[in-house]
Amino acid sequence: MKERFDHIVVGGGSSGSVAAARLVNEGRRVLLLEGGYSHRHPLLDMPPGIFKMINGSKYMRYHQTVPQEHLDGRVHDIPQANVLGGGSSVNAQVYMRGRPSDYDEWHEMLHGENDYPGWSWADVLPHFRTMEGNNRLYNDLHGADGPLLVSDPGHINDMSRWFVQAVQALGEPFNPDFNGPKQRGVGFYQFMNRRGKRSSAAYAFLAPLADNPNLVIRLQSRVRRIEIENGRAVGVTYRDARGLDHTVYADGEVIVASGALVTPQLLMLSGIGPADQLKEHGISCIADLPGVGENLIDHPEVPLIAKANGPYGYYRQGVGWRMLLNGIHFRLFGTGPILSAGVEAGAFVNPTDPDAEPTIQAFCVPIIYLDRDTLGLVEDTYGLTITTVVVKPKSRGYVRLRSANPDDMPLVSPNLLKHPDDARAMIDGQRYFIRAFQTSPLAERIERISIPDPNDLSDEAILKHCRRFVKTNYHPSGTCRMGTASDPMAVLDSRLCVRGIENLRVCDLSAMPNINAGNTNAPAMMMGSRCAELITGRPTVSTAQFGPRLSEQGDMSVATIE
Ligand SMILES: Cc1cc2nc3c(=O)[nH]c(=O)nc-3n(C[C@H](O)[C@H](O)[C@H](O)COP(=O)(O)OP(=O)(O)OC[C@H]3O[C@@H](n4cnc5c(N)ncnc54)[C@H](O)[C@@H]3O)c2cc1C
Repeated sequence: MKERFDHIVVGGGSSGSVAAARLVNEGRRVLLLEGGYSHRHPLLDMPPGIFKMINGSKYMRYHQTVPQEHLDGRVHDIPQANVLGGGSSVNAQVYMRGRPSDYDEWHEMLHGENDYPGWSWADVLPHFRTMEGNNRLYNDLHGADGPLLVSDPGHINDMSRWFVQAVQALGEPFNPDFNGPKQRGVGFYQFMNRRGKRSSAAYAFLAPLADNPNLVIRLQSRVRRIEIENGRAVGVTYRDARGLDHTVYADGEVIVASGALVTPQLLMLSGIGPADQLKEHGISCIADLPGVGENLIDHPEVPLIAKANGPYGYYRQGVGWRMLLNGIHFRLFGTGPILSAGVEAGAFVNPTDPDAEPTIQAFCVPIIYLDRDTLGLVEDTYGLTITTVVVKPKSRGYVRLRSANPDDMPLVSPNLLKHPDDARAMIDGQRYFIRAFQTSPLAERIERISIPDPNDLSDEAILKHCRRFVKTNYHPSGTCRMGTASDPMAVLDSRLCVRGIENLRVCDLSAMPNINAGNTNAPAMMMGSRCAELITGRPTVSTAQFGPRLSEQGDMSVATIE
């Protein structure tokens, strides 16, 4: 007998989990298929765990870019989540929405034939606010009762404080709330956790539904194809952990939320995408949508690294006896470095026109952050990394099929910094934050700047450094973007529906017409919520629409996993 649900959600990440939870709270029976593993692991729960995973873990899938010609052929990794909760289970937990103009821009871009696309800041704010359980801020912009627990950093390293003071000395205002009325300034981020425990989409939105039989979650269930009959999505085929294939059916809509690198691949494998590319791989085309996989947008980040002149920062706090001590300290007092995701402070600045909207976001990481690019080049010792990120990049890349085999990762080309305006903004951002290292009270703690070479800060030298070290800020987006009916590259309409196919929506970051200025997890959750709102037709007015809130101390299991 055919197994049927009201809805099938493909991908239990930040957006998919929220969409599923809201639909279940509206009485729908939902199957959530997640390709990755359970989110229940101590390393995922605690904030610094990300550093143990970023370079190799089963909870991540590591996409590799195709050689990037404009970066002298460099190949870099783009890690993506492989776990229930998606990015929200593995990310650095920084809580950021971007700025109102990001969403007003979408609303404008989507006008066309639509009277009211419904993506302005006024439209999306209720989603952010009702979801949010902030423990400091409560006002027109912030909610205090929502299931997503948002808090100030549980621990602040002195390096982070000196960074915040140095940037103030450079003329930037202290900003107590980057999600407040103004984005500009320097300050401490807020995080999606509470008392050292991650508030992922799995914990915040799925766990409270543990006893609700309308939510069925299957892990290690990787969807290989969307089943389409007579132009209508009717179900999906997935492969389980034993390697067996199953086809399941939806009476209502199928919602794809596999992330911006996999969602376009899945559409193409199902016959939705550029006809010529599908033909090349022997896939018959059901809907010729040339925009599928195009318009890949990501935030480029480039590190600045300095060696400290004393034992400052988090160097070696996560290994050996210090790790043990930190663990005991946390158990006994509930405080200490274990409460830090390794980044506490940051800034949004416009180096060339301070009063205009910020062009650069900075993260202050109180260690010398060594990855595949910097390992062996920079001394492994006490120090500080500042990464600069272009918040509104103009570069665009693509995701294409490597083959017609769903087990193959897609070809990914993000083209970071390819657009000259992005390169210009990054050079200005790097030069600005080099000055932070040279400004009191940070300057007194710095022995020397390791990269880039502080003795040659010409545009050419900084650009060379940027090309050598640029990598993803982990925010791939835009690969199945919404657009107007007259836009040939639009994949979705402004209601997140796939053009030319009935019963099929996409609600992850692929749908973004342009990237928001800042981190992308809260926006992904907003999109999942907006998707459920569009399906049910029930406006977002109350925290209760996200279901019961999990006790902050309680059991955080997800019981309905099969
Ligand atoms: C290392 C890292 C650090 C980050 N730090 C931050 C941060 O501090 N703050 C912030 O706001 N954002 C951060 N982000 C970004 C943010 O987490 C993501 O943008 C967000 O989670 C994207 O949500 P999504 O729903 O679009 O995709 P995802 O959350 O990635 O969800 C996609 C889900 O689909 C699953 N899946 C994939 N293919 C299939 C398939 N074929 N079948 C079934 N399931 C499938 C995946 O396993 C995953 O669970 C970070 C991301 C990473 C990776």
